[in-house]
Amino acid sequence: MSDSFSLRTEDLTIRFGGHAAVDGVSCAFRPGELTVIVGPNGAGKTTWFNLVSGQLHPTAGRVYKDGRDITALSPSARAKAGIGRAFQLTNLFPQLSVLENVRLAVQARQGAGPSIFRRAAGLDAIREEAAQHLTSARLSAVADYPAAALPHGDQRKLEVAMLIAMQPDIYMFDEPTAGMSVDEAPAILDLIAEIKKDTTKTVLLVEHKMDVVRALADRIVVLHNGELVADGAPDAVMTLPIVREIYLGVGADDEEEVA
Ligand SMILES: Nc1ncnc2c1ncn2[C@@H]1O[C@H](COP(=O)(O)OP(=O)(O)OP(=O)(O)O)[C@@H](O)[C@H]1O
Repeated sequence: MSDSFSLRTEDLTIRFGGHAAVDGVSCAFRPGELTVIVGPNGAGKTTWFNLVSGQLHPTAGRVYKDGRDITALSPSARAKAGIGRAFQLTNLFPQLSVLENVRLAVQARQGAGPSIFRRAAGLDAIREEAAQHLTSARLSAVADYPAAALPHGDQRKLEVAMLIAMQPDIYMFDEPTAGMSVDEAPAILDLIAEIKKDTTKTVLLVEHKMDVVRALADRIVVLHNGELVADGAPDAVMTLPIVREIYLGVGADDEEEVA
């Protein structure tokens, strides 16, 4: 089966004991679209992400990538299928240099593990591409540092640079600027804005910060008690009674958080 959606979840449900953390969520995403997933704490946003990237398997429902049913695939098989999720620092190789980390991501994409048989020209090209990703992430100055030596904000940027090097079709970010200083956050948001310019990519972003939602969202999906309660263009969704109810008194100020 094939469809025009890069990603689709159909009646996706997971129950923990009697509690449905994600409850019958059906939604579909196209390339060239950045969707922000919002909802109060405990709404099921991260759990829905886990169901899409394969960390959790659903009690019921399906996940489709480009029309292919990937519900039974492992997280690594889903990554190979083009679902790229930024995990907070767990993907880094702390003892390797910043450049080496990105170089390995480029090589992983090419399906080429380190090999003494690789031709020098190929290695140069990989290194050059890795250096370009570092430039985009504004990390060139620390290219030779071990990843472990970077400040937290730079490690998060490195992880996004590695994700970009993998060139997934679907990018998933769960509160990418959480725990970052006001100085550090814009670099990550710029990287996401850059990804969004590529109309072949689908971007999903769980985000609480209203200014980020306003700056980046083409579309907003609202989860509440595990259910999808609203889905549409940002201006329309933010004025819906149910969303105003969820965020009562919140959101008038750009600095405020949605939840
Ligand atoms: N492994 C688990 N076992 C039991 N309950 C779980 C598990 N994972 C999530 N839950 C529950 O599922 C619900 C949804 O949690 P989830 O973390 O997805 O919410 P969220 O919208 O991401 O919230 P937040 O904004 O606080 O991160 C919560 O009630 C949570 O306690």
